[in-house]
Amino acid sequence: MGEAEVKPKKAGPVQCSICSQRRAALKRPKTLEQICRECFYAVFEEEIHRVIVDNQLFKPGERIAIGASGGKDSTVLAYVLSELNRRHNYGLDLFLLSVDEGITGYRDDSLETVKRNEIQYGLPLKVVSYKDLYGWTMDEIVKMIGLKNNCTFCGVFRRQALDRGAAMLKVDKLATGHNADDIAETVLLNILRGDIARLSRCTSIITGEDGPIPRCKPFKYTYEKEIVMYAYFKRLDYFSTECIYSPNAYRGFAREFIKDLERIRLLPLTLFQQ
Ligand SMILES: Nc1ncnc2c1ncn2[C@@H]1O[C@H](COP(=O)(O)OP(=O)(O)OP(=O)(O)O)[C@@H](O)[C@H]1O
Repeated sequence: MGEAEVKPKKAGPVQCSICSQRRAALKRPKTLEQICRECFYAVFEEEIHRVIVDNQLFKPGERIAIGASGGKDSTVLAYVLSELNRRHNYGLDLFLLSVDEGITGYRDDSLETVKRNEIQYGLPLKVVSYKDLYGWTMDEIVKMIGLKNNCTFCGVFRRQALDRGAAMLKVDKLATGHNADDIAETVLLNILRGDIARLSRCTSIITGEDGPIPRCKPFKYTYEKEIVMYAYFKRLDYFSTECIYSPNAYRGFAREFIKDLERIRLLPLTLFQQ
C-alpha cells in the first residue's frame, strides 16, 4: 500500500498541549493537537489498548498470530501488541506469521525484515510459502498470466495461506495491520463496485468468527499517517517498498480520493466506518 509522508509536520516552538512541559514535536494528524513525542507514544498506544479492551479482541491465554509482512503497519502492530501484552498483562502468546508469495526483489527482502523483528521483539516466526503450499510462486504465476488479475489470485492465495499458517501454529486468532485508511478505501471500493455483501462486512473489527480462525484489526481506528510517524520516531525496522506486481490502479484512485477529502478536512477517516 502507499506510503504516507514519513516526515512528521514540524510544530512551532510551542509547548505540548497534553503535558504542558515538553516542547511539541509534531502535529497529530487525527486531532491536529501539537504534542511531544512522549505524549504521542502514550496516546497512540492507549487508543489501541482501548480498542482491544472495548471490543474484547483477545482473551487471556489465547495464542495470537500477527500477520507480518515486514511493512510499516504489521511491524508497528507487532511492536505495540507485544508492549501492551506486557504492560497490561493480556496473557497472550504472540507469534509472527509471514506468507512468502515468491516475489523476487520484494517479499524476499521484506522477509529479511521480519526475521530481524523476530529477534528484536522476541516473537517466534512462522513462514509459509506459496511454493510449498501450492507448488507455484507469484513470479511463476505472473510469467504465465501476466499482470492482469494477478493481485486477485495473490489475494485469494494469501488469505488461505494465512489460514493454513495459523492452523499450523494452532493459534486462536489472527491479527492484521489493516488501518483506518485501508478500511476507508475498501468501503469506497465496495460502494463503487456495488458489492453490498462485502460493504456490510468490511468494517467489522472481528471477522470469520464462524470459521476456524477469526481475524481482527486492532488498527481499525488508527490513521496510517500516525502509524508512519510512530515507526519513524521509534526507529522501527520495517520494509517500505511497494509490491512490484501491484499497480492496483483502482485502489490507488480510492486512496487519492480519500486523501483529498481528508486534506481539506471534509471528512474524518473513521466516518467511513459508521
Ligand atoms: N505476506 C504477508 N504475510 C503475512 N501477513 C500479511 C502479508 N501481506 C499482508 N499481510 C497482512 O495483511 C495486512 C494488510 O496488508 P496490505 O497488503 O494491505 O499491506 P499494508 O497495508 O501495506 O500493511 P503492511 O504495512 O503491514 O505491509 C498487513 O498489515 C498484514 O497484517
